[in-house]
Amino acid sequence: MNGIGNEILVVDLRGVGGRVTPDAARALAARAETRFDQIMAIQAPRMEGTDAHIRILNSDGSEAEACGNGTRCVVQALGSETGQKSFRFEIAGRLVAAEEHGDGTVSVDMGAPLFGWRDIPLSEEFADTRAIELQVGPIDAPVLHSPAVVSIGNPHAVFWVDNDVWSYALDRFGPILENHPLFPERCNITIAAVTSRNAMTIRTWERGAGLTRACGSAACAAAVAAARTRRTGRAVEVTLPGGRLRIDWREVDDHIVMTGPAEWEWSGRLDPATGDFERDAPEVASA
Ligand SMILES: N[C@H](CCC[C@H](N)C(=O)O)C(=O)O
Repeated sequence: MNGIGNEILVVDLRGVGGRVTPDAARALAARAETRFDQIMAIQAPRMEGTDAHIRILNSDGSEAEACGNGTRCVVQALGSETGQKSFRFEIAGRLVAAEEHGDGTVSVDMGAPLFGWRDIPLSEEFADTRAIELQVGPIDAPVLHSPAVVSIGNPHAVFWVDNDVWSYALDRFGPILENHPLFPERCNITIAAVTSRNAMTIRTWERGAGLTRACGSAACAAAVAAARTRRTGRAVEVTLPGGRLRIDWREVDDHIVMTGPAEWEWSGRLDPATGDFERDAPEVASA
């Protein structure tokens, strides 16, 4: 499946047990026909009142604590089996509620953002995480600097630019910043251009996945960081390379609600231990 171009493998392990191993993830990511940005591994529920426990793996085999685009894909996949429209998932110790609307779009309550330096986490103290000292490019003329940092369950740094987000060599700066010692758990790196009080455009270099066509949690991070620095209001339309998401940072409970589409591509079966894969014949898949 995909969430506005963010390539997602939805793997249903309910009833079969087992875990998708990092080696299996890397093997699947290395093959053109199964390459992905994230795996959403659906396991039997552990928490009272939840439909499933979901583990998220990046294409480098590392685990992630949030995946907005992937969660929308899971909702659509499970909903197409039973007609259920509202779901509650346990994801990295957080309770994530989501619902599919009549038009096929899905809203996900991504929870409340965290802003403390230890929550991001950062390796040293910063009192004001709305803009921290971090830059790339020549000391006297940095290309990107003073990012906002925020946790959506996973770590994000958001750099502000006032021109075309495509005019930055994110493929070069991304890995340097992702692995910067300031981020003990690495970091998702986003370039954001605010275009109005309720709109922005972003591009993201994802932790453990690299350049992707969309990153839902990064859209949440950028929207919250923009509102926090008075660049926008709390309801923003975010344009990503693969499409658009609507982000509402609710006043009443500080939760972030992300709304957008999800799309089915093909189905198959795989061995979660090795990544051995077999694609369903098309007629089966369309059933
Ligand atoms: N693409 C995902 C984010 C994955 C985050 C992962 N790159 C990490 O935090 O390690 C999304 O739509 O939210």
